[in-house]
Amino acid sequence: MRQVKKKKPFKKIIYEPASQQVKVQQPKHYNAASFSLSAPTLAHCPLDEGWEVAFAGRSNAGKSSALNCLTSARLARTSKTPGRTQLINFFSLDEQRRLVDLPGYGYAKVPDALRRDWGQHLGDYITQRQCLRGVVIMMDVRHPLTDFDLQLIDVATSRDLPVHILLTKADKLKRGPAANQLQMVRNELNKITGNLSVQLFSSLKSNGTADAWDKLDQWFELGVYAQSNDSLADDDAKES
Ligand SMILES: Nc1nc2c(ncn2[C@@H]2O[C@H](COP(=O)(O)OP(=O)(O)OP(=O)(O)O)[C@@H](O)[C@H]2O)c(=O)[nH]1
Ligand SMILES: [Mg+2]
Repeated sequence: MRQVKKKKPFKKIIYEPASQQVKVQQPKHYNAASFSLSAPTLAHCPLDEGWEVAFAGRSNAGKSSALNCLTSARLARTSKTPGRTQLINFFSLDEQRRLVDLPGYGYAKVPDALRRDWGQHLGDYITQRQCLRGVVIMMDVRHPLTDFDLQLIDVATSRDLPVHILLTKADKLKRGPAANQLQMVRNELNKITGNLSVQLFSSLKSNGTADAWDKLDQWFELGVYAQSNDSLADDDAKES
């Protein structure tokens, strides 16, 4: 008897969701970022006017890479050697708004005196800078929430500054473990009082840029968050 050949089942093709296929277009204000100046201490920083968002985190966490990724430029120097960024670097988006690349903390091989100096400048900047609108803290997704990170969160939230965490180098983990790390950090943040948020991020793959831009837009009042009346001008008016 002739055997009936079984039909081969259709191979199921799973497509990535559209959001992951389409490259997110960069908002033009971040494209326009340009290097402004490097300051060794708070006293050397630009006038404390306008609005700033600072990028902070442990040495080698990927701060400079994230900044470059979000501005599509090679503005900040990146390096395999931890401790590369030793100055406070300012990048202007426009006349009033700046992104700030802070020196990394917690790098053991830096001489004690230098490390104390960095800690001091970083602390001075976060605690005293009036134009600071929010702090983006970069943490390697594989080793988040170190004591240094928690101290920084504490300093920022005690000034009522919002903190947004980028769990960097997310490309180093598979999707499941990365999601677990994200949930673990979320759970820990829920125990802390303050305006805190967290997301996965990869500079290498440009993943997470849309959410990060959205947060920056909120803090800078840009894009859909733009105020009809210019609140920067309002701030100036209040002071005078
Ligand atoms: N795989 C991967 N590597 C990354 C990513 N982001 C940064 N790196 C690498 O991590 C290393 C450190 O990156 P940087 O951006 O220089 O880190 P940093 O936090 O600015 O370091 P310091 O200025 O020394 O404090 C470099 O070798 C980067 O190429 C990422 O998203 N994925
Ligand atoms: Mg750096």
